[in-house]
Amino acid sequence: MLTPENYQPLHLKYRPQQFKDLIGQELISRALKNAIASLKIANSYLFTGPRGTGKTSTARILAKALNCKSTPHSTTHPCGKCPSCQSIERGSSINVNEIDAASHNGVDDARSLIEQSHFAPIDGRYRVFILDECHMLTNQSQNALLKTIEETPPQCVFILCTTEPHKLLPTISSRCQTFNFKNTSLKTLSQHLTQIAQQENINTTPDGIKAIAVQANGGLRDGLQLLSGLSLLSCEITSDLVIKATNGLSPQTISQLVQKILTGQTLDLLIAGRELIEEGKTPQSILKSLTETYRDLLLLKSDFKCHTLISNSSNLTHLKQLADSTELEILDQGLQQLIQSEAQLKTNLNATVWLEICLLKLIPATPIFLPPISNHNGQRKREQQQSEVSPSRIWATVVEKVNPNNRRRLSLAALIDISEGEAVLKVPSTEKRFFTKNQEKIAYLISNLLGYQIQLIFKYVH
Ligand SMILES: Nc1ncnc2c1ncn2[C@@H]1O[C@H](COP(=O)(O)OP(=O)(O)OP(=O)(O)O)[C@@H](O)[C@H]1O
Ligand SMILES: [Zn+2]
Repeated sequence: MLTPENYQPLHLKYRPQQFKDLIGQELISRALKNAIASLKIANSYLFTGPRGTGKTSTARILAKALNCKSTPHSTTHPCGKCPSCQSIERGSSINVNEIDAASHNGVDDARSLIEQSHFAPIDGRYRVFILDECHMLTNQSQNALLKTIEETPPQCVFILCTTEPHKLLPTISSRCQTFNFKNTSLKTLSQHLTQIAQQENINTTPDGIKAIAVQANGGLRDGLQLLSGLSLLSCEITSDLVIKATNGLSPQTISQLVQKILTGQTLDLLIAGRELIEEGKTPQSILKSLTETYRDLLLLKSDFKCHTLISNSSNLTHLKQLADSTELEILDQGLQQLIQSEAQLKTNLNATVWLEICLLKLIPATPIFLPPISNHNGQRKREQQQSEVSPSRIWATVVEKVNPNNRRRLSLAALIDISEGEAVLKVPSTEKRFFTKNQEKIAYLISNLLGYQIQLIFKYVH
């Protein structure tokens, strides 16, 4: 029966207990098992890699494997039941010390560690020191540990774990046998989450699982924690629910935003950006979703077969239309811009303004033209553009027409309000009324107003 005492969140309940349970780290498992089987145990190991990919779990499995009492020697299959395995799992083993290097980072802590490492294991085979977050050790304490790590006392193994190996002194890393843990693929992560959801009777849709996996960004712990939290809502876990719970952007919202960027609807774009911020979305999450969508567009543009790889497949038709209408170069530059902006946003105090600047920078010099969408009968959903525009509000991009091969977008898109018999051009600096609904005539009048010949590209009839 479930009681408050025995409740465990999923990421702890499903901590790998054996090398075979480690997901996505097959080469590391194989290397460590071979090392145990051939008694080639290194003095010190360095486990590096993104958070929640199995470094600490592997360190514990290795510690159990070295000390398991179910066999006379170290084993590649620790039993998990003997007193040694169980005490290691509980964190109460005398022979295995798990140390949080972030809070024990001083030189005195290092000296105490060196002292302890000289004691022989008690009723076991190896003394194992697991140093989590080892990059937090001060330089002085890293220097103090150098000699011990290189030549550990007999039957003593150091396992250093870190997400930030570049912060370690090179003299430390070069003295350890290093294993790089990698992020788990979207597919593997989805499979693992599906399996656990089934075991736990959690009601999920395949899209919901995929959305969790996307959020987890390759980290198994993050994926399981999110699944754990969402299961408490006691309803079907769909992608919409995941998006809502993580304050993310729905696929429709984000592809509409991208459409506004690519078609150069500056004003609409800025308004949409502001609305998202007002709804509580962070500039970081908006940029992250935009980056993912640009990546999806690039994949679709390269080869439609890639649609199985895209992170956001629920509105594939719209994305495909955007990809088809946009030059590869525009998408490529946009992605570069987004990556740069994501990095700059971290150091910028006024993130909202920075987001707006980034959105503006993303607008291509020549915005794309989207043909009207066909409905399922193959008929045009929207009316073909006619010379006379119907009374409505339309967006138009003003394109300077120097010569047919040399067009460039003027500074900002224009909003034209067409109502009974008149059109009002609204660009940020000016508002002008025209008493006509004829497209060519409006273009001619705006040309006169601006002082050079332009062409209007009418885009959306709302
Ligand atoms: N490779 C993996 N296979 C199966 N489960 C995993 C794996 N990696 C992480 N997990 C899940 O995530 C939880 C946390 O993993 P672990 O503490 O080993 O990650 P870590 O890499 O040490 O993370 P951190 O760098 O944040 O300390 C595990 O209990 C398990 O549920
Ligand atoms: Zn055991």
